[in-house]
Amino acid sequence: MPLKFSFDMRSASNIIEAANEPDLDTDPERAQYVRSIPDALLFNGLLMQHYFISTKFLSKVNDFEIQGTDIWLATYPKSGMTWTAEILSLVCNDGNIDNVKDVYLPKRVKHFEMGSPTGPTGFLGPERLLSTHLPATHIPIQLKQLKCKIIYVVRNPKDTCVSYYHFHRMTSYLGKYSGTWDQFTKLFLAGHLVYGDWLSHVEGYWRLQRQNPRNVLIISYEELKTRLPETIARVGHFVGKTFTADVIEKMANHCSFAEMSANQMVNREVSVDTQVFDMSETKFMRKGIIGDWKSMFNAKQCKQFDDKYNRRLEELDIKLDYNL
Ligand SMILES: Nc1ncnc2c1ncn2[C@@H]1O[C@H](COP(=O)(O)OS(=O)(=O)O)[C@@H](OP(=O)(O)O)[C@H]1O
Repeated sequence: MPLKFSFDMRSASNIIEAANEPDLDTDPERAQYVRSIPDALLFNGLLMQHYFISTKFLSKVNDFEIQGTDIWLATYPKSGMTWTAEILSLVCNDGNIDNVKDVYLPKRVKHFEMGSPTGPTGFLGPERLLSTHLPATHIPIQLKQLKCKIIYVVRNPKDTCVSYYHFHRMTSYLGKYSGTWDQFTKLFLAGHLVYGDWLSHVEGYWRLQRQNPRNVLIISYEELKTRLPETIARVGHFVGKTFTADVIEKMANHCSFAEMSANQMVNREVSVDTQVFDMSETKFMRKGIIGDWKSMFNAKQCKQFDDKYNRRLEELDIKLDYNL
């Protein structure tokens, strides 16, 4: 049964159907990719999937009112959003695992782009926890003005690309990608994938962090992986919470890959329809490692990524591990 989409473009002048973009056919590889995403849209030029996105809401993103107590989590796709959302939710529940363990993660941390035409509602805690993959250029104006705290998670681009490739293959709203890995790396490098260019995404939040370091925390997937207890403590400190070593250890254990992979509140295994996520291909909680890129990249692709990203990351003083 095909997935159903409904387009309502009447009030969405900043949104167009991506397949109708006038210049699309000047780049056949991009055109093929864009057309493989069911009803893909361009939101102020940003390519987005349309499955769980309300175009009515998207057209009013700038009007979304930020509350000073909001805590936002932003990442490029496949950079550790689920992981950090679980950590954040736990931290905001004072490390009390019983409070979170039976509540579906997307109910605790609301994905901004997902849901009703009025935007996310039904927050559980005193502070609203929200997540987004939107780049800093596309978030609500009051969020750009840093009226609340943002945690940004960055993952090395090679592992991000591998994870995104597998995610594309299993996900119907991303067209169950059937192109080659080499084509996918080219789309990633050119910034053509859904949610756009990886480096611009990182740079956008890096700039916000420079503007107001008190309200923007940047952490990396690799720090989570190699120093989970310390990184949980940093997240806690950032949102004004301190924990004993014992509580930190319990949180770290709850948020380990093994625990989260088996946790139905986060692993999407029963909560998401198999038509949407085909886990016979690959799991949502797939490998959870640093360095999986070595299983996919050839020397040429490796050089292309190094040439494109390394110097700029050095200039930004963003250090990412590529090996464990
Ligand atoms: N606890 C824990 N430990 C280590 N790794 C973890 C953990 N939780 C999620 N992951 C891995 O994060 C990748 C998914 O990233 P996102 O959650 O950002 O994906 S999404 O964009 O929100 O769909 C995806 O990475 P890959 O395994 O490389 O595909 C997940 O496996």
